[in-house]
Amino acid sequence: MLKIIDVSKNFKTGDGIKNFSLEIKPKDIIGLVGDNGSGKSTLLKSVFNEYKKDSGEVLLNDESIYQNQNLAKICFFPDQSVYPKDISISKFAIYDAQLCGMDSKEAQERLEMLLEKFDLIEYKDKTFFELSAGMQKRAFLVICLVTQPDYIFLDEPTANLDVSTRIEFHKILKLLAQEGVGILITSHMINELEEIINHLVIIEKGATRYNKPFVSKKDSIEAIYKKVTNVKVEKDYSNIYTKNK
Ligand SMILES: Nc1ncnc2c1ncn2[C@@H]1O[C@H](COP(=O)(O)OP(=O)(O)OP(=O)(O)O)[C@@H](O)[C@H]1O
Repeated sequence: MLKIIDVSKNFKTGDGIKNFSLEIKPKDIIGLVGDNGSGKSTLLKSVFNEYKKDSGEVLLNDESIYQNQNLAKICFFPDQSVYPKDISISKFAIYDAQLCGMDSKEAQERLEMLLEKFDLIEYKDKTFFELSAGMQKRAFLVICLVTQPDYIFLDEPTANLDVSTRIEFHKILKLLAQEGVGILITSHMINELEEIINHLVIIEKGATRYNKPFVSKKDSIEAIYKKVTNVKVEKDYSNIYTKNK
C-alpha cells in the first residue's frame, strides 16, 4: 500500500497544500478533483520531491518511497509542459528504465512490444516535440509501462485528447487497475472520472474537503463537489451581454 501522510507544502503566498493524507491500494483508481489552483499539481510534485515538503511523508509498504529504489515502483505521469524536448521517446524510455534498475535487454523488449501496441513504433526515434498531443500522452504511458510500476500518478492525462483517445486511455487505466496497479488521477473531466474511479478526493485551496470511496453509476462528483466546497458553481451570468438600447 502507498500512504501519503500529512503532507504540507506552503508557498510564501500562502498557497500550497495543507496536511494531505491518502492511502492508495493496489487496484484503486483514485480521482483527485479540485478547481484550477487548488493544489493538485503541487501535491503530486511534493510527493515526487520536485517540491520540498514542509512536512509529511510518503510510504510504500511502510518504507519511505525515497529509499531502496522504491521510487522505481511508482510512475509519475506529469503535465505535458514538462515532457523532455531533446531526446527521442525510445532513448528516454531506456534511460528511465535504467534509472529504475531494469535490465537493458528486458527494457528494450518491453519498449518494442508497447510501442507496437500503442501504434507508436514508427515514431520511436522522434522527440516528444515532434508528436501530436495525443501521441505524446500515449508515448509517456509507454515509458511508464516499460518498468511495470506498482503505482501510477497521472496529472491530467486526458487534457487535449480527442474523444476516442480519451476513451482508449480510460480503458487502459481500468485494465491496469485490474492487473493490480494502484492509480491516482487528477482530471477536470468529471463525467469521465465517474466511470472509472473507486475513490474520490476533493481539494479546495489546498485543504481536503472529501476523501471517501466512490461508487460509479451511483455517486455523482458534481453533487458531492457542490455539497463539500465553497465554490460557487452556479454564478449569475445574466448581464454579460446586454446591449444598451
Ligand atoms: N512554484 C510555485 N511557487 C509559488 N506558488 C505556486 C507554485 N506552484 C504553484 N503555486 C500556487 O499554488 C496554488 C496551487 O497550484 P497548483 O498548480 O498545484 O494547482 P492545480 O490544482 O494543479 O491547478 P490546475 O487545475 O490549474 O492545474 C496556486 O495558487 C499556484 O499559484
